[in-house]
Amino acid sequence: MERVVIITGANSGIGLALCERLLTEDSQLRLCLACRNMQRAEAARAALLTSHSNAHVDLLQLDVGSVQSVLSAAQEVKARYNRIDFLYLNAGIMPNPQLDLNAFFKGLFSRNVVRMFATAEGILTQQDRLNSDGLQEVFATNLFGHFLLIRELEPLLSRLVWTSSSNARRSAFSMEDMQHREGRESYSSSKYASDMLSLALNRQKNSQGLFSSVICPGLVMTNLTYGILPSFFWTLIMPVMWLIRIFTNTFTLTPHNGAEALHWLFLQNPESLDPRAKYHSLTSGLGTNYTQPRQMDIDEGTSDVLYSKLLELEKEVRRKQSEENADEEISAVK
Ligand SMILES: NC(=O)C1=CN([C@@H]2O[C@H](COP(=O)(O)OP(=O)(O)OC[C@H]3O[C@@H](n4cnc5c(N)ncnc54)[C@H](OP(=O)(O)O)[C@@H]3O)[C@@H](O)[C@H]2O)C=CC1
Ligand SMILES: CC(C)CCC[C@@H](C)[C@H]1CC[C@H]2C3=C(CC[C@]12C)[C@@]1(C)CCC(=O)[C@@H](C)[C@@H]1CC3
Repeated sequence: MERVVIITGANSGIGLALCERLLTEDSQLRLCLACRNMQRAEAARAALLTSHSNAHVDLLQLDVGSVQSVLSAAQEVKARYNRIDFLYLNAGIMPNPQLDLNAFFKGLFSRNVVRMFATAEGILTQQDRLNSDGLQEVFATNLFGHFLLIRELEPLLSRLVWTSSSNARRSAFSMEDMQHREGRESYSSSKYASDMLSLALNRQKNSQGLFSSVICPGLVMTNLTYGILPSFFWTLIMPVMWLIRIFTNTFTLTPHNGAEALHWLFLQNPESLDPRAKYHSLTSGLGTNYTQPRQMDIDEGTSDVLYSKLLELEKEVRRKQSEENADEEISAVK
């Protein structure tokens, strides 16, 4: 039977590499690239068809950072497919990243150096902003838009896979400020929230046949990471990065390697997976890819609270959205 797989943020980086890998795995797959920019989506589709000429590749316009776009895209999905085997929640942003060079050099000579290179803990901040729905952009894109999509498509879903990060950190997240309006670690906060949401979804929905997992792709050179430092700097340090990779398995570096755990999960029986584990894509010094589960620093109670708070926010944004739609209809009639 033809399996249906939807991947958000599929036009570049890890998402696009995953598409390649899945089509190689199963040529009968119906792959749906859910992207905000249709030109980039078309280009990705063309690239996939070059290497897999008979593949079934659909496109879906979806801006996960916009409530209206998520609701319309979900309608479209329901009209097109009557079942979704895998939904990969991969789209993500890290806007205006700032690397604290002082902390970085201090970290280089500390006991935490390996951890720093694996997680960027203590050396990376971001500047977030409000989007047109009045939500924090990173929260809306990395977490809430995906949550809304899941809520809309729930009856069709069976497997969810989140592209989280080892940058997810408990101390960056606050339940009183789940959108991270106050701090400067919105990325870390949103990824920690996705880890908790995945656990909560497993607790609420496993009995109905819906399973959720989270992965970390390691450090991968993509548009997201290229945004952290000026491009000439990356060119300069690239040999050093490949050297570091010999000593640390988290420097996966290529999108293909980064997609390892996403691909691996595609092949697993969901009942065999640990809902409290994050599945890491790792690459050995000799270049061998493998997937390793590591326990997440999350607890069930807090995850359930987050889930309830997201449901409340969902109600609020839906109410606001229908008021706006009604206003638009009235002004169209006038
Ligand atoms: N690279 C790394 O080292 C790591 C990455 N990750 C995570 O991996 C995921 C993929 O990122 P990566 O491949 O690295 O980076 P890319 O920037 O290459 O890919 C991100 C994808 O998300 C899409 N996207 C961003 N915002 C939206 C939106 N509002 N609606 C729909 N699509 C959107 C982008 O589309 P567009 O082209 O239009 O911008 C792009 O296709 C992210 O969730 C990231 O946080 C996690 C850990 C490490
Ligand atoms: C000067 C140098 C030789 C190297 C500079 C390295 C830093 C720019 C990197 C060190 C750790 C990296 C890292 C990420 C970005 C680039 C670094 C800060 C991530 C935050 C990228 C996105 C993620 O989600 C994380 C898993 C990465 C963790 C490590």
